[in-house]
Amino acid sequence: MTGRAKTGLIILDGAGLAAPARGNVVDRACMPVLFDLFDRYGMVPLRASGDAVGLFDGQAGNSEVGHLTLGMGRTVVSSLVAIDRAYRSGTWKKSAVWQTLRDETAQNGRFHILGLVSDAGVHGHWRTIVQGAELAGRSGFSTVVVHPVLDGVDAMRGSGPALLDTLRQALAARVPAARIGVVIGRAWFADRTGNRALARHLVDALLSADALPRFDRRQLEEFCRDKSERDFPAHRADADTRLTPGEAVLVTSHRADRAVQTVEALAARCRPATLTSISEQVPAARVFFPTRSLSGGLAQALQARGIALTRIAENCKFPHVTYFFNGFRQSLGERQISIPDTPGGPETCPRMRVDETVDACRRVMTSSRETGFVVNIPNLDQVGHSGDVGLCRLAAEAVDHALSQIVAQARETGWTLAVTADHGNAERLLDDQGRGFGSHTANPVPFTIVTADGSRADWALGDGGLDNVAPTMAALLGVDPAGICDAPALICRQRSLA
Ligand SMILES: O=C(O)[C@@H](CO)OP(=O)(O)O
Ligand SMILES: [Mn+2]
Repeated sequence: MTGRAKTGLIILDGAGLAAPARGNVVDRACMPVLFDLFDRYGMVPLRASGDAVGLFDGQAGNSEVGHLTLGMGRTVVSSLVAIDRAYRSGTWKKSAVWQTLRDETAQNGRFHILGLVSDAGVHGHWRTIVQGAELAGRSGFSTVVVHPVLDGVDAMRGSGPALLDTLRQALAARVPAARIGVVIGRAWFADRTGNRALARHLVDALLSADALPRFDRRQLEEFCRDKSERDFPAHRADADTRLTPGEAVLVTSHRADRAVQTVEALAARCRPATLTSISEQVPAARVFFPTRSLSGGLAQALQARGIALTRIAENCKFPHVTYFFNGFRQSLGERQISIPDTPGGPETCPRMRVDETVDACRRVMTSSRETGFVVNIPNLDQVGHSGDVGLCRLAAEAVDHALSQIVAQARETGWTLAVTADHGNAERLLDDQGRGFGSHTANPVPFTIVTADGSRADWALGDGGLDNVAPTMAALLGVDPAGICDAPALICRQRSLA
């Protein structure tokens, strides 16, 4: 490879590729700067879903596996797939954690499961709840109480009542003794803005379930007519299902970033168990599948050569460019710039904190000490979850303008930029019936390289998936990718860099 170019990796979160349509804001009209870059420098679509990122075949991508694959330069089996395999092979059943939970549980105590009833598998899956309930029954708990958390973000908005039916039917068939306890929207379960009162409210609801209003499926359906089930307040389904502090409770999130507050609020009142490592407040003896830091990958290989990639993201995507990108390591010693969340949430301000993000990129590119950076621009995904085309248009325009500012700075200070995304979202904001669709997609994502001097690229870009981005970054930074990743770089017929 040729000499080292200072290089930034720009991850346009949720920017998938799809044919022009009313519900697609990742298009030339909303994002002329991005599409001009594609015209000038070439663009290849990258696989970013299903088995290309370690998920089930055909499963829509998400930011955890997207950033993990981008950073590691290889496909890593996702936690959800690993848990499903462990259930099928019997290793989950054999886990010593069951015995720990039995020993810790008060006599005649019950087993509770709190988890997202989703069919998207981004943070949780209804199947995992059923599997956990079945194994709890088999490991000697005579009563299992399931507390379903309604999704409406990753799962199609409004699908909550039908997903609850699916859960009930599967439990009736496989765990007849299971009961349904508190039904509540994910707004209280999955906050990651630091509003701990939400999780405390959820835990209070579990501990005092008998005092909650009765759950009524028709009322939930009614609620979903004009709101997302994400915001459905706590109700109690079956009688006598409240959690008492001496009882076992398993939280069935497989991803670390959104369940932390809930797990920690539970840990303050009882002894929760988790599937993966979510909080240090849960000892290893109560974690079924402890998360192991991965070796290798782009950042670690660069670190060994004295190169660090500065990370920049708004708080909502900060674990993505650090913990996930680094293969489940909070830090590899790099500089990390975290930008506070937008007050009021992305839907009240589709620009989010993009100006601060651009400023951070500028500071990096004007510093003589910096060699590379990774930035996440979250708007297309975070606003994309609303399924609101008008709002997403504003988000797309803000992202496109930010891109023009970052490219201008890169040109001025001689930086090369690789631009891609982690998964699709904003390219499909309406479903086939024209209803708002706020979920991730299985579509490919774009990849392009913007040269430092603005000259047309004298290489071609090959086909690939997100795993090919790390070796490409290595090549741009002047490091032989062969020793870093199995996947090849996307640059073909390279003659010179920058
Ligand atoms: O916001 C999140 O946590 C998920 C959606 O639930 O999105 P992403 O995978 O893009 O972070
Ligand atoms: Mn998302």
